[in-house]
Amino acid sequence: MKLDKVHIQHLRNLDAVSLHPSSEINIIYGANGSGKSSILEAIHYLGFGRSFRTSKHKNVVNYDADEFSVFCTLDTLEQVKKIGLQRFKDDNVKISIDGEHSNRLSDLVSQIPVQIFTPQSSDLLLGAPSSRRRFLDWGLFHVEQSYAGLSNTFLKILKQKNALLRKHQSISSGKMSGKHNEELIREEVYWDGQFLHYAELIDALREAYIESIKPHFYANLTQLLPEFSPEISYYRGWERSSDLRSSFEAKRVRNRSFGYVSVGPHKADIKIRLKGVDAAEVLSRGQLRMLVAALQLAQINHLNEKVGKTCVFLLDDIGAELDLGKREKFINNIIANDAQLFVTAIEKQQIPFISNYDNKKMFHVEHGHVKEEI
Ligand SMILES: Nc1ncnc2c1ncn2[C@@H]1O[C@H](COP(=O)(O)OP(=O)(O)OP(=O)(O)O)[C@@H](O)[C@H]1O
Repeated sequence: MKLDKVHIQHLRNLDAVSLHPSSEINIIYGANGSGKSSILEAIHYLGFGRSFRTSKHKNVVNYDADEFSVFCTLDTLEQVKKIGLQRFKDDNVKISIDGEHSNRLSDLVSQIPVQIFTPQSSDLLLGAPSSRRRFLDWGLFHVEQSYAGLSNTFLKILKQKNALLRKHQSISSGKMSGKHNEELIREEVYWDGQFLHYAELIDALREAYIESIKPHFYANLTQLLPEFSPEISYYRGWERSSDLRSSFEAKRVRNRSFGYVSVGPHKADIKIRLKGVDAAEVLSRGQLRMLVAALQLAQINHLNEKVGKTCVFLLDDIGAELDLGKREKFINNIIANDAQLFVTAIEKQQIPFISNYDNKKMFHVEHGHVKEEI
């Protein structure tokens, strides 16, 4: 799966940029503020329908424009697809896939598996569990056809459950009459059954997924962080010693008083420990970034092995906190998985080993203009 042509318009300082990238390595270099990360941001929009820098799409639109657009030609080996996205300042979105128009981001996000690694990537381990659940979901979404549907259904059920629990709260606090209690309990029995059913399906897939990426993760660590042997484990969102139904029952009174479900896959997490201690507590920022790199590479190793898919890998600011040896190992691993790499750097000298690769292109960015180096 390779991006063959990319056209970007009115995205930040990129007015009208056309790239014909290499199927292997693309180096995008230029001074601070020239627009390098904005090129990655544009490709990120094709993979996720959103930016990796802001949740406010309107700030990504060029100051003087009402919309930005990103179009690409995607070569999937079986077919060539034309994919495009337009984002408007009023928050509207238009997707087009081979001439078919839609405004549903879900139509877009299954098309191109995109991974991104930035100087902030250590946040995956330092931040809230929700970012690690997103990591899990990305992996499953691209390898298990049923996962996106299961996960959407589960989220709808969770919303219903929480709404019912808030009604219980209102009854207990006297804001709502207790005469609805019986009806509420009948509804609750139905939604509890649905919740448990979908929760267990999602949990089984997530547990199996972590088991599948584990060997890749450990193998990548021997290259990227050989001095440590961290252990990765999956926390399903309820106590290990108990099944979900029992945990759920044990928390029923608490859930009613708090107005939300406190156990289940929406509380899942990935734990990485060194001699029993959370890795985020002991490793340096650079070491944490290597840990994240090993995890992301494990995802693309697995994606390739399980469903034969390759991904587009965005590597922003390669010079930040990665020593030369690590840069080379990281890039070698990405390329070994047949991913298409887009890497940004202030100067191309930050990637001196690039001469080892034949299939590469260099793009120089200056004030939002991009020139391919011949
Ligand atoms: N909505 C916008 N409209 C126009 N220009 C913008 C907008 N948002 C940001 N910019 C400018 O566009 C440029 C985008 O820079 P970008 O972050 O892509 O640079 P970069 O080359 O990656 O820089 P660095 O090396 O410092 O990370 C900056 O000069 C920024 O001030």
